[in-house]
Amino acid sequence: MAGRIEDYALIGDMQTAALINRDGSADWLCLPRFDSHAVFAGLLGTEEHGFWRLGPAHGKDVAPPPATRRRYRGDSLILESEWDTARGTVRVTDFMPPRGESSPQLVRIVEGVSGRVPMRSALRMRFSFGWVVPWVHRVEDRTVAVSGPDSVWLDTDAETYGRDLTTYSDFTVGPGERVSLTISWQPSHKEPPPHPEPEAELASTEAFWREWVGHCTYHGPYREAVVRSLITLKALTYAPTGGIVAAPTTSLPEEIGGSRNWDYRFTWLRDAAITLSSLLRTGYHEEARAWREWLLRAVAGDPQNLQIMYGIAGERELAEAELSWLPGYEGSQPVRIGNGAAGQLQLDVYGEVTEALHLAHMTGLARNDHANLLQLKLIRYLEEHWDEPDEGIWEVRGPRRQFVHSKVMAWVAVDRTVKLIESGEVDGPLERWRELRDEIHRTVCEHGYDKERNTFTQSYGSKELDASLLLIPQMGFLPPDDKRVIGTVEAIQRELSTEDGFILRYPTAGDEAGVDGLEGDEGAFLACSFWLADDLAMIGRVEDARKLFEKLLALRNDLGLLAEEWDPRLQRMVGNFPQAFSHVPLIDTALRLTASGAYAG
Ligand SMILES: OC[C@H]1O[C@H](O[C@H]2O[C@H](CO)[C@@H](O)[C@H](O)[C@H]2O)[C@H](O)[C@@H](O)[C@@H]1O
Repeated sequence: MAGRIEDYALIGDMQTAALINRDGSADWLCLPRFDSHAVFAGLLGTEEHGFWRLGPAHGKDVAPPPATRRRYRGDSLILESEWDTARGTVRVTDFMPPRGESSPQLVRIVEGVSGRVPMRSALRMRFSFGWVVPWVHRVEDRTVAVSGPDSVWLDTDAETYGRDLTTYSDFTVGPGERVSLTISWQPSHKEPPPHPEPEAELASTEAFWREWVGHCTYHGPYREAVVRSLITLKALTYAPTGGIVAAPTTSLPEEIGGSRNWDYRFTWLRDAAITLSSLLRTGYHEEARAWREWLLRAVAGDPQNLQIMYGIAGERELAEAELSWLPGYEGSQPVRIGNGAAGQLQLDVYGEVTEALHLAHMTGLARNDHANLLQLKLIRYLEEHWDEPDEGIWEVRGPRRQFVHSKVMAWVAVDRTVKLIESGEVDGPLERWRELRDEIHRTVCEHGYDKERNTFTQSYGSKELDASLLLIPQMGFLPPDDKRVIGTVEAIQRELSTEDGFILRYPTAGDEAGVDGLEGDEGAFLACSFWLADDLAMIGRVEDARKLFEKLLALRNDLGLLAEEWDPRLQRMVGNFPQAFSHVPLIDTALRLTASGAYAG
């Protein structure tokens, strides 16, 4: 059975990722890319849908024991799980070596620590998200599972045997003894992948992460949380192209048992742009440069038809479908692949992309003529369309509206481009765009602000609030001491807080379809809760900001990972996991609080 979302650890090779449960079961793995079909989809179903459990042997009807403790090895993505058993202590080290063109591998090394511990590996591969039972057979000393275009090869120095359409290994380890098990993916029409070298790959994987983390320029009091978030963001970056996935999972529900289940294994311009901003602020220019190249390729030639998200290599076709054979995470149906939001109009992305390009320049990444040209083209589009209703930052599936946040971000796009022209780097209609900037500002303040309640509202003339309005001072639309900003922060804190002080992104309507066009409710949105901490710091309530931030840090699982949302009623994480859109604001708030000197000790 799948664990709680927070029970999972992330390992990955920057092309795909696996989730490992506390009991040593890999319950999620797509091969060879983040957005490929899963070979282990037990996370969204049952053991019948694929898993690989490795841990101390246990009785047939006994639940596999959870690891006694686990951690990442230093600042890396190498997971170490240890079990103290009646027979002794054993450690399993799980990792995926960073790769270039070579085969993706999941490596598991078992090491006896004390006593003699009987171990069991149970490997059940099911291709096409748990739908297809592969043809499993031996090729010399290797076991291979083949299904259509895919083959996965198991290499191990332990004996293997097949039973119940599962490949098992039973072995015992004593102190210092090491047994490795590796699976490698290869297109099924090609020669077998090379034999793995687990110990050498362990050493090079560790060296890779040590070197990468060594570039981090943040040395403040929240370093542990910031570095873990940075490693997580790096793990969500598809190295061959620079595309960044919003999360490595699909359909982890925003409400347990509900239908708010979406596929996040794509590159959203919004999520990627803010990720880039965090990376730039912490010294990671290479990733920023790679993403800018990705953007230029994805949008190439056709910025009028900008999509709000693309595949990790820039693909446009992300048709949404439901996988009827998967029961879903704790019964949360449907399980979806692809994402219909790809066809939406979300005007805010123009602002986020422009802000990211602006920040790249401000933090020393050399300007790029193509990027400048792209920025001008985006504003030309926005000039004609900024006053149209859209689906907004939350990708609502109800009717389009005049979302205030979308207009604020349209203002950001024009403002940063005016600054670019003012810098003399490019030519453009400076006066016309200055006027456009002022017109957007005036319109928002006139139609998006409720004088009686002293708060900005979700859309023009509405009474609803929306946590995206917390970005108004952060984007420089109004200064933090403006009474309308302070009123908005206070109204959001009053009306969108959960009982434990975290923030909903907007009110949902239970059994009715609310503004988002969906039935059901959802948890507190972690990004919005970090934004509140930011705003509290900006309006001078620094101590409140610090307390909220540290409460948010305490929500992270034992490995420092966050999902998209937190269910305050069930006191557990919900939504896709781990989620870039949560880890980015964590970093941003840590930097802001550090700069303000607001930390205990
Ligand atoms: O709430 C409905 C929408 O939920 C998803 O969108 C959310 O995730 C995106 C990726 O992190 C984020 O950019 C967006 O702001 C969030 O609302 C889902 O992808 C949509 O299809 C769905 O309509």
